Amino acid sequence: MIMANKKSAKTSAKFNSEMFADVPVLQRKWQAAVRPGEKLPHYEDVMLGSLGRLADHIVLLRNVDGVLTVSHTGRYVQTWLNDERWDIPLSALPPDCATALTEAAANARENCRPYLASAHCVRDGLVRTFDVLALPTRSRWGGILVGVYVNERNAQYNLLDTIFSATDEGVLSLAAIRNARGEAADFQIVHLNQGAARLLMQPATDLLWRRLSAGGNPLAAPLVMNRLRRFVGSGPGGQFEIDSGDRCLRLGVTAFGDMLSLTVSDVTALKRREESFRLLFENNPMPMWVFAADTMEFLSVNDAAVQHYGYSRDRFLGMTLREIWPEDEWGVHAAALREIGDVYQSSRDWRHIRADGTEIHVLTFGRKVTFEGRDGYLVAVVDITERRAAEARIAHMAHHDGLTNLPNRDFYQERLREALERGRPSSKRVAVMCLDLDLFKNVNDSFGHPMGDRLLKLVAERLREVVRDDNVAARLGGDEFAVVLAADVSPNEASGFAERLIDVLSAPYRIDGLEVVVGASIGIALSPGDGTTSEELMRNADMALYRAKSEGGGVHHFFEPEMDQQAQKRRDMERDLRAAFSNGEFELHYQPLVDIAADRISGFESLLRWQHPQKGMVSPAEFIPVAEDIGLIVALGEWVLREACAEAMKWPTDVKVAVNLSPVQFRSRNLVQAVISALAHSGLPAQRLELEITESVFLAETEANLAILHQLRELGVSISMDDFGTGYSSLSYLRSFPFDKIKIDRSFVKDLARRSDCLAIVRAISGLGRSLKITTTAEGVETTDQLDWLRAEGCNEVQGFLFSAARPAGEIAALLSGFAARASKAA
Ligand SMILES: Nc1nc2c(ncn2[C@@H]2O[C@@H]3COP(=O)(O)O[C@H]4[C@@H](O)[C@H](n5cnc6c(=O)[nH]c(N)nc65)O[C@@H]4COP(=O)(O)O[C@H]3[C@H]2O)c(=O)[nH]1
Repeated sequence: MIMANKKSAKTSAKFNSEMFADVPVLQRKWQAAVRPGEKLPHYEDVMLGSLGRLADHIVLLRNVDGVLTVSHTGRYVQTWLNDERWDIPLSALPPDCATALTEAAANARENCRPYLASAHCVRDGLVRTFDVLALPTRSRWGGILVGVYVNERNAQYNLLDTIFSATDEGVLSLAAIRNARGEAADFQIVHLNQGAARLLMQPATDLLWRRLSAGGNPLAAPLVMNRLRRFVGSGPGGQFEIDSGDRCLRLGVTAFGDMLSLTVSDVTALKRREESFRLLFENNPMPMWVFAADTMEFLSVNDAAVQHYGYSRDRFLGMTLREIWPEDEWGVHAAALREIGDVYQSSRDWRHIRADGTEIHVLTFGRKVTFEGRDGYLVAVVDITERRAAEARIAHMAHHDGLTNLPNRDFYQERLREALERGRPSSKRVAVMCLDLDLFKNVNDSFGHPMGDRLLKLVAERLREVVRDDNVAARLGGDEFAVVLAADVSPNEASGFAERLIDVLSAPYRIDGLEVVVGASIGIALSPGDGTTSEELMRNADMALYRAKSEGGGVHHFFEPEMDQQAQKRRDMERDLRAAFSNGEFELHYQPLVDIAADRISGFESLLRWQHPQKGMVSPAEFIPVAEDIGLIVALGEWVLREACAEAMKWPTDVKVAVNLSPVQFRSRNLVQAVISALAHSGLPAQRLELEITESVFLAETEANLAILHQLRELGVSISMDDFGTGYSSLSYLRSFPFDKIKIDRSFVKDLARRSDCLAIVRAISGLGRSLKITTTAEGVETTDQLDWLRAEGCNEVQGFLFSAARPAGEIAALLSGFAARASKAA
């Protein structure tokens, strides 16, 4: 009790100030007793005779067979030890005394010096501290005797008061006051600490020994009194709270008969925190829960979790975490839980199962909490299912072709690289197939792009059906597809697969009630023989495809090293062609066109010549297709037009010039402008210019090309159909455009005399020309025989080595005058 405590503290302080000087006196006495040349004084010199009242405070210890033994105790010491016995070992004494005695005696003996230790003893709830001064001495019989002086040093203090005053919590004891009926009617405060006075907001002096019913503090409220009354005699106790709105006190009650021991703590901040936590938890739009750390049971779930997961709250609270984990993730989930620590943040996505069985992808954030007295974790869940799905869609789009949903070129190369990587250690062969649809362009041009797109989708479907497992089918672009056969394939197997693929893809497609037929060509490269990298294999398969296409399509071809050489040759030619144009290595030669009836040169066809610095003359049949492929033909064609027109200006005005046009020039959309500018620059009348086109101009973008032809015709230039009879449907072209001239291909002229079918064709074309009023020119006339036949069939014009091969511009004047002279001589 506070009052009692103060009194005892005063008394102890007086007693101790008197006694405290004994220690230095004894130390001096010991020192004085040490005889010169000796380490320890004689027992008799220190302990006998002059100790006086201090003798009551001495305990004498001696060593008996290695055990420190009490051989004599003074009266004070006997009270301290609560033991009057002599000749007992130290270990038989109360431990708090024995420990201090042992420590002091051992040190004194070891150092041969007095040693001062302290002993803290608790007696009747009071903590008392004693000086324990050990004085080592020499016994007359040779051994060491240790005289230990014991005396209380400090103020005593009450242990419970010390503990209670050190806590912020309030501690108080109430004694029940019973009424006449024996009921606990009121309480008297019989003990309290400062914490209780502070929390009850009344001075301790106003509370101690007062009745609660006197009022003035929160415990006096009738409701609180009632609850306290119920604890009296009703068992061990309990806990309740007093919330006055601005303050909340938590009361812990323990009942001992008519006594109540109360702990009071201010839990206002805690309650407010709990409230805001509850608010944050309950109303959070993010699914949240608390689960038990030991059993993984859900201890609490918020509304968002109930809604999001679809389990009712009751069901949720009867479940454990494991039930929302997919079985195949139990291991990783459980391992993550073991590592969870105080704060947890997902380092990966987790899958959770909802009540309807659907899976969601989530990130979880957790924190260790104590929830209703249990260790647990508060977890917040972020559902990222949509985000992951969107990411997956974007990744899919980045890797797949939008039209057919087949892997695209990048993804194909990635998969091919993986297949090569997998196969490398065991030298497995991987087949790379480049596939191109035959006649796809026709479908696109004839039926339009939407139809072409639908066809490509159907092709992709068939590819997917045939190309399975680890194999990959991809669309590289346009009508180009590619396949990887990843299993160790032999050339025979690859060949068989390619044949099957061609068969499957060549079967008719039904689109909008139409039956569409396309074929497929395949080029194959096999690792490691045809290459070890994806780039090498794809390049080589592409070369093999080129060969398959050039053989007419519908077939597959394996890569052969010689193709590589051809490709190299082709690359060389492309490079040389580009250089040739800027180096001025091209020139035009001119071949006369002879009017049969008038027996005169009616014009010249300009034919391009390339004088290669190393290879000499290169045939236009060889380099023009390459110039077309690399787009050089557009600039080259414009140059030819300008050059030919300028040259023709030097000729007699009734001599025309014919210029060949490539279908690629039509695509450039600049053709009409190029013709206008060539005519304008040279000053050549449009009527003296003939433009020769082949049927291929009508194979693509027919409408646009026809429009260009009409524009050219409107300029006044004439249009000739070259190589007539070698294409597909020549007659329909004649109907679609009013040509000025048809040039009969030299293949028909060549065998005119020997093959009746050639004669029939020449006859038919000449007849056609006559009736359509179109000039007919026969190409490649080499003999007078051929000339006679052509004249007889009514052909208007001829051209060929019989008259002259194509000659350089400088020789034209001579050609013209030579022909005129010959003609007049013949006449
Ligand atoms: N065996 C034989 N051949 C004869 C005879 N008379 C003429 N030739 C050849 O027949 C080809 C006629 O030209 P083309 O059919 O327009 O065929 C031309 C033409 O399609 C193309 N070409 C030539 N110059 C140009 C040009 O400036 N532009 C375009 N786009 N193509 C051109 O190159 C093709 C080949 O030209 P060349 O090699 O000069 O071959 C020329 C010519 O030299 C003959 O009696 N017997």
